[in-house]
Amino acid sequence: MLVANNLFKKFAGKPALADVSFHVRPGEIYGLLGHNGAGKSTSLGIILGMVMPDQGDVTIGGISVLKDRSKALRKVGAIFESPAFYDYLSGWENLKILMSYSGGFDEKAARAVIDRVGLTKRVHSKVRTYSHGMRQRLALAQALLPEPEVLLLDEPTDGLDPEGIKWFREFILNLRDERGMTVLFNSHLLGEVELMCDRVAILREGRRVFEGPVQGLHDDTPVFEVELEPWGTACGIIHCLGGEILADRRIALKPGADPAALVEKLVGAGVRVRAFSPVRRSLEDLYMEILNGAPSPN
Ligand SMILES: Nc1ncnc2c1ncn2[C@@H]1O[C@H](COP(=O)(O)OP(=O)(O)OP(=O)(O)O)[C@@H](O)[C@H]1O
Repeated sequence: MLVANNLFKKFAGKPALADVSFHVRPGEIYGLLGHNGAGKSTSLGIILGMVMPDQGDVTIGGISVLKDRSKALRKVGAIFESPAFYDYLSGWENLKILMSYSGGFDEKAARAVIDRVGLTKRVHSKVRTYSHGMRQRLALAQALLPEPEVLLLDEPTDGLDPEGIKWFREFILNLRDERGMTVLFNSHLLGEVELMCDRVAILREGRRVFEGPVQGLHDDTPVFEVELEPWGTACGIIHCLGGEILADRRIALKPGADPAALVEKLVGAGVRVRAFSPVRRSLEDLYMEILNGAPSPN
């Protein structure tokens, strides 16, 4: 549905993106992750035709954003950076004005979308009286009004309270499940990304250092919390079998390795196995491992 191909971008001679590619499948929720300055917003800016890449291209539904921006973006709704509204007008008036820029205002469709985002009661209040969460819902209504197939969201839950974050997550999951919406978003809230995303890409210093399914990440490298004595003997055996010693008495086995075989070897070598339990690593653990473990790309 959305393909970013070999994107390069420099700002004042400094690379912001260097050969970044990723693809988002139809009906998928895809997360773009990375530390501050990794290149996430630059990528979204290029996808939206607001930032011109030095090299590379983005296609949406097979149409090139560089060659035919308006056609490519016809299927796209977006919340990019802090959405700007006229504070002295109501939410309703804002939507009317904003939609008139892009093909006209459909009152019935607007009412339906406002209802869906839960703004009906306050839609005629001035936007300056809105909380941050309500502004975000208005932005979502604006993004959804053109009935997009793809939704691009730049830090959508930034500044929302826990209730707002939960509402947002359920709303987006619902859009995917009921309407087959394709969603690409960037976020620093890894717990949320883990709950929402099918796949993620991790950017580091302008390069993609990881792309993969969120679920698959957990299964790739089995991690166990252990209590083994003597520890030195146990570490030697774990290393011999290609395992890795992590912090906090955790070990990682090679993908596909059989933990029972390791326990058998440990016991055979006289190691007392007091604890050996699988740990489900969070996306945050994996994110830190990938970013701390990846050699600097530059
Ligand atoms: N308009 C610009 N002019 C100059 N440099 C820019 C511009 N936009 C981005 N950059 C630089 O490009 C790099 C990537 O920035 P970008 O905003 O894409 O990162 P990000 O991953 O979105 O970061 P954050 O999580 O802080 O939003 C940074 O070094 C940033 O300073």
